[in-house]
Amino acid sequence: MSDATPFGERLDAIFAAYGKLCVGIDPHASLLDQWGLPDSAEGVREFGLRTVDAVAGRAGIVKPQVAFFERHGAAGYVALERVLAEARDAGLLVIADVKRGDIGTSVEAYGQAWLRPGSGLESDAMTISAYQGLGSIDGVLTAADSAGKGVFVLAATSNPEAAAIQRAVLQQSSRAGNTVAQAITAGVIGWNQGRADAASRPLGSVGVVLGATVDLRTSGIDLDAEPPKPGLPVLAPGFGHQGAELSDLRAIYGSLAGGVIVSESRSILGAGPDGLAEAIRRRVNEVGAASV
Ligand SMILES: O=c1ccn([C@@H]2O[C@H](COP(=O)(O)O)[C@@H](O)[C@H]2O)c(=O)[nH]1
Repeated sequence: MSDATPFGERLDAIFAAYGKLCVGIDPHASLLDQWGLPDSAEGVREFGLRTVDAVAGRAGIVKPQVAFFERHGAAGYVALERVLAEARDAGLLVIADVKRGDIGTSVEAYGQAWLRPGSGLESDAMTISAYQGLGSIDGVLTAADSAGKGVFVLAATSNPEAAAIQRAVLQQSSRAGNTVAQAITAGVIGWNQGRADAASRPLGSVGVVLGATVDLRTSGIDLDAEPPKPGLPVLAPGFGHQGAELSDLRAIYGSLAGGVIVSESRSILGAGPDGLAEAIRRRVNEVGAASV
């Protein structure tokens, strides 16, 4: 499958081949120490490469947390470029967790950094924030779609302090009365449905971040409606270290469960370095049993 194939189709193929586990690449200082690696650019590069090696052939998706590479400045970015390239060469789908957002022209430049084919930081998808309005991300969504790339828009994030803002109710716009999280989710579903060949796509190329620790109904997300067509990719952090249980996956996500990508970092990386491959193998099976 070529890189220009829509991201949603590539994600669907990965789901079929490897299931729905995404392994986060988060080289926390404590994990580097546990793995016997220095807290330096070399350390995060080695951590990332060993993780890629353990994931390849066992699971299909990785999510490097860019903050942990950025801690090491320019050398950290060089390390990250190497990890991204090795992951993509190994056939893994790479979601860069960068959470960028700004006025439209600037967010488009972020899109060029992370999603433009040939860029040093090229990834398959990136996370972005629509805090400056859904219109501010239009340009990056269009550019991503033409390059076969994906975008995940923060909607209801897994951290408890997010609810006060993300459950706030809109006063203006065509979505007045919706919560922020609901309006973003509806906007993304609508964007996917507006693509020319939307009806024939299994999954849209734009998804949302809906944390597994969140009561999504209280956030205004409709979990009882028919699943959208194309399906909505849902990047779901919050399982594992943050406390959400895989056995609750269907209850947490309701009719959106089919598009859920279970993203875990510390709960898996903590088994490394020696037990990492086995931890991934085991979690892939557990996610498979819990998913729809
Ligand atoms: O709502 C969100 C969005 C992103 N994250 C990121 O996911 C991982 C979670 O790591 P764990 O070790 O599995 O808790 C981390 O990189 C976060 O920045 C999130 O947690 N919640």
